[in-house]
Amino acid sequence: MTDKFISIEGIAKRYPGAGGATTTIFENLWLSMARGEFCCVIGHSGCGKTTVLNILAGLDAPSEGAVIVDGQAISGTSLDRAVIFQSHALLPWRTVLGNVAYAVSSKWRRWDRAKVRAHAQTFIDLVGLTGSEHKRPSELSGGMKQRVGIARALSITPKMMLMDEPFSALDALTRGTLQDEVRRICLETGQTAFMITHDVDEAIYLADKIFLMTNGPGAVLAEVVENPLPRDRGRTDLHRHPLYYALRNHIIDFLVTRSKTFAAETPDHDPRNVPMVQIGKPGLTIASNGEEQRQTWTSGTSPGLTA
Ligand SMILES: Nc1ncnc2c1ncn2[C@@H]1O[C@H](COP(=O)(O)OP(=O)(O)OP(=O)(O)O)[C@@H](O)[C@H]1O
Repeated sequence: MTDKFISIEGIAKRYPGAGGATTTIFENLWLSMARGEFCCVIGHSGCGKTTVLNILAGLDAPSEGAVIVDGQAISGTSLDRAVIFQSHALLPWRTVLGNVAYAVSSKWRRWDRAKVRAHAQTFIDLVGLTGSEHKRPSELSGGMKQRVGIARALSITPKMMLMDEPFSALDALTRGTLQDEVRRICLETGQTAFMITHDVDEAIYLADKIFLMTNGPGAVLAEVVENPLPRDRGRTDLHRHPLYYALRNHIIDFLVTRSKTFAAETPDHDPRNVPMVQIGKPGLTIASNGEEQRQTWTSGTSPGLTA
């Protein structure tokens, strides 16, 4: 049975368009995440990934539908749901410690200064910023600023971490290091994470599940791809896993072709029972309601599954 710790239930987002028309970015979107799961969402620009993340964060409201977190419908923002932005969003006049401590004291308003600082320091240490506590954002590199954002998000011990392309502005080396740290921290703390990325390898390294969205407007969640790689995977030997290329090809094939043709080729797609693709088990999918299904793939569309 699926543990629906986070459940997106039939949400839509519409905007008024020119001449009284309405633009539907997506509608009838259903997805769920289990506690402790790391999920990445992949889809082309404009399909609505950030909109979904903002709705999960409570920064935006859906035009229809609801988001249930731990059994409760959300309304507005909450310290239970921390967001890590690409642009850091740090307070420039505060130090590293000040930025993290500010979040801590917002959550635990009765804590005294010493307790707030000690708690903040634990998370500054966790992200490897020990020694930089008294620097201001202007004195930090991009990677260090992003670490402060991660420390700040984790310090409030949220139920969920929401990340909008958190590493895309970083150089490859820093990105790799931070991916390792975020993965380690999420595994150690049992954090539930929802991350937007355009980087297929990042999704394969980090995610337990990968949500594939078709192109917008009118985007749909086409598939949920289960990552067949072991949870204790390492970055350097990822590509040696026998299913790595099948998984990678499947996602890339979706982005290159099926994200555009999905609606025409899959008229019977049921948004409430999005296929769960299990790479390495050709043709076998488990619908999100737990029922086994046989999926018919169009010839040549899914080299990963037929390899
Ligand atoms: N306030 C708004 N008014 C009208 N349209 C909007 C508004 N905000 C977003 N949109 C539209 O909604 C669509 C989805 O935007 P969103 O930022 O969620 O996409 P995305 O998949 O995250 O894209 P990217 O990968 O480029 O960040 C876009 O077409 C965008 O133009």
